[in-house]
Amino acid sequence: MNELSDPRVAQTFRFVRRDYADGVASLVYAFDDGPEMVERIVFPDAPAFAPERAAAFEAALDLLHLVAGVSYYKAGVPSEIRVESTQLDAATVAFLDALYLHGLGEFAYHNKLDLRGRIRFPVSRHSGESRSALQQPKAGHPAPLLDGRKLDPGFRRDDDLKEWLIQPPRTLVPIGGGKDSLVSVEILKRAGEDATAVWVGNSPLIAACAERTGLPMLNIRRELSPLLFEYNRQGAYNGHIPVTAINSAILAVAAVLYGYDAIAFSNERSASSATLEYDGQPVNHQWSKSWEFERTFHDLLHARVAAGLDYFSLLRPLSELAVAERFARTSHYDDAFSSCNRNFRILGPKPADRWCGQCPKCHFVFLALAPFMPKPRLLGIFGRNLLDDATLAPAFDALMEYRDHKPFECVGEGVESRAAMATLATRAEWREDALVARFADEILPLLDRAELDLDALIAPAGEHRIPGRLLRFVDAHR
Ligand SMILES: CC(=O)N[C@H]1[C@@H](OP(=O)(O)OP(=O)(O)OC[C@H]2O[C@@H](n3ccc(=O)[nH]c3=O)[C@H](O)[C@@H]2O)O[C@H](CO)[C@@H](O)[C@@H]1O[C@H](C)C(=O)N[C@@H](C)C(=O)N[C@@H](CCC(=O)O)C(=O)O
Ligand SMILES: Nc1ncnc2c1ncn2[C@@H]1O[C@H](COP(=O)(O)OP(=O)(O)OP(=O)(O)O)[C@@H](O)[C@H]1O
Repeated sequence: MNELSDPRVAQTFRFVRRDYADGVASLVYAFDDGPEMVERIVFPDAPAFAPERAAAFEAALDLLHLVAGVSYYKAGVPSEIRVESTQLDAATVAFLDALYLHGLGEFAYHNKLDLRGRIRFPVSRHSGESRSALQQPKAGHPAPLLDGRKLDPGFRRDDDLKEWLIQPPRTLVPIGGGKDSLVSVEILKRAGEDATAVWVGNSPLIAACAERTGLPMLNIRRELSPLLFEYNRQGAYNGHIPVTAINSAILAVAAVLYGYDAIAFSNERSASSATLEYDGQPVNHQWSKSWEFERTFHDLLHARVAAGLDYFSLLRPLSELAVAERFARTSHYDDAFSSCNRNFRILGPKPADRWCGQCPKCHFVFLALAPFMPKPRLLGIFGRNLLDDATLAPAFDALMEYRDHKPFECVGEGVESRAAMATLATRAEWREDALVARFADEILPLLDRAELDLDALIAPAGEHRIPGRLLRFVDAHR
């Protein structure tokens, strides 16, 4: 391939257009007048949707185009963002500004970039608003709140809703291959919900988990633009992106297309905690799994796509430890699941075993499950005892936020790791293992014992958007 111009010197990132035909959505972007980068999302056996869903579908497709652009924008982070494909009102702009700023927080930290004030989506002139509307909400609009701002009722899409809502509710449950979504699946099954296991991408591991659920399945394919990988090879900016936001927007399109009216993610309470603070800003690896994202995306879907298209996380009131405790209640998925993200690479090597045993996610999940399942079962899942490997001391220290910050991974809060370790230190089967013994000698004496109460940490708490019909199944005891 010829040398491409460096996106890091581009002036403008352009949302060129988005199309949909025969089950394939094409999302087109470019830097300045450079080559078009086209991402394709393939919806299998896509039905021809009813005319009353057309407006909702177009709105969902616009939102997907805007959200998925974050993968491409990050390659250059130009100072101007131009949206040629649709009109933007102030509330959508506020959502996108926040998504790109916080969702690229870890990326900015690693690349030593300050994106504050740089990410400015343009408010379209036709909306009659300006960016000043972001600071000064219009009074008197009884629409849902979005991050402190009111939505313009002119954009609401609840007119056609009653036409296409299906009773009883049909729910998409996204599957990630790890424990969290499988806990949600079991909750939905107990509740008798009409649910479909859905996943994005071509991971055989996720496919195996989806099959194990016994639910109907839907696999949506995603093809990133090969030009992005070429830009990466030639030294473009690269780093973490808010992938849950992209999956959420893909599933919103799928829900409208296939006639579902709820999307039940599996993001836990702990995902809202920052990984670290830098230059006065919280940086959260899991920002698009946070409550802030869930709330604003939910409100935007209601206002712009369809007022009855529900988006929520079934596990929002639960800590990581609470999810682990629920996962341990059944061994149904033990030989299928993995939370190790190295399995889910598009490019690059995958681990020989489902659990690489070397990454923070493997370490954290081992520690989080240990208090809740018999030791032989856990060692059977991982094929080894990670808590008896003294070379892993720095890795577990970081999980406990002892002399280090939490790793940039989907792991629980430091207090959860400390509490899990403190619990193991009281158990005969664990307390002689190298890292548990070291914890008891060196770290435990420094801790406030009151914060280590496992029961308190697994009690549901905090805000959520779980529908009433499902709530009691989330909270249910064994
Ligand atoms: C699997 C994984 O963890 N990948 C991260 C890794 O990417 P890597 O280069 O090792 O391999 P690939 O995943 O094959 O990606 C190749 C390049 O493609 C770009 N890219 C990929 C997907 C996408 O949606 N957009 C993209 O731009 C990217 O430039 C890659 O270089 O390191 C990357 C850099 O830090 C990460 O961006 C890759 O993360 C994936 C997007 C990913 O799916 N990660 C999830 C496992 C993940 O991190 N989930 C978080 C949730 C975060 C959230 O807020 O939603 C979590 O579970 O905590
Ligand atoms: N490829 C995917 N397609 C659809 N949804 C996904 C995909 N990957 C992750 N998700 C969803 O995103 C959310 C966050 O993913 P996460 O990796 O935390 O969950 P998980 O894989 O279920 O569990 P674990 O935390 O043990 O890895 C979950 O709701 C998960 O189902």
